[in-house]
Amino acid sequence: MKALQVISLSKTYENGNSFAEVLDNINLSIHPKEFVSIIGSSGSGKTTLLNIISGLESPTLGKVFINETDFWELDDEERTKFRLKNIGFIFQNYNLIPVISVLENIILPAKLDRRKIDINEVLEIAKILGIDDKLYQMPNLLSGGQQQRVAIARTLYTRPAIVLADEPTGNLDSKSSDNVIKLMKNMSEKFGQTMIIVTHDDKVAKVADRVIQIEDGKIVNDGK
Ligand SMILES: Nc1ncnc2c1ncn2[C@@H]1O[C@H](COP(=O)(O)OP(=O)(O)OP(=O)(O)O)[C@@H](O)[C@H]1O
Repeated sequence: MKALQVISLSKTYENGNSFAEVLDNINLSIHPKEFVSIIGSSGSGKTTLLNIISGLESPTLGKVFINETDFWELDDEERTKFRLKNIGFIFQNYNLIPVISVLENIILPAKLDRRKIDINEVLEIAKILGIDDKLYQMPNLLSGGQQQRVAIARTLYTRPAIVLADEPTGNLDSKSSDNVIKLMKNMSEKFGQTMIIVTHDDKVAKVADRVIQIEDGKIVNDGK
């Protein structure tokens, strides 16, 4: 079984009369529990690939299978439900809900999924990320790096089969980013989660099972 399979995926943006081919015939397969990092120059198409895998943007051509489900063949409602159950996304902008506390933000997706909340587990994750003293604050009172760690805690606590992260350590100091990487690696080993991380951070690439390199919308090295 594959956690993710991308087949002949292309993405072209059309602006008036001009076309930009941002992804060109991407083929990729990733196994459950793999900890994969995606690297490449700025503008090479990394975020676009992640957005298509996560359902935020549609492909121009090609297919995405997630846990053997043909993701883009689902209708909008099915795709939303499927995403909620299977995919976690750590965005570059944190998408925290401003009117509820940090704790409520972290546990919201699990609550929506009707999971019993284990407060000790939330605390354990928050401690490792150094935000355990912020749980009862509102997110907008936190620094950018702290908000980023709340978003990471939320995704990890939700425990989706696949975690997609776009520069999760981009806004963090070196100690916090070490902790984030270690935590993601541990969670992946403990719960069998597949982690796919777009990064410019050498440290992430170093602990990854596999490093995939994209240039000009093409995979130039699939790390195998
Ligand atoms: N909506 C859009 N319309 C037109 N072009 C776009 C659109 N979104 C992205 N692009 C272009 O697609 C290319 C790839 O962008 P993408 O954000 O995927 O790159 P990236 O590798 O993630 O870059 P970075 O490392 O800087 O975040 C860029 O040249 C960008 O300008």
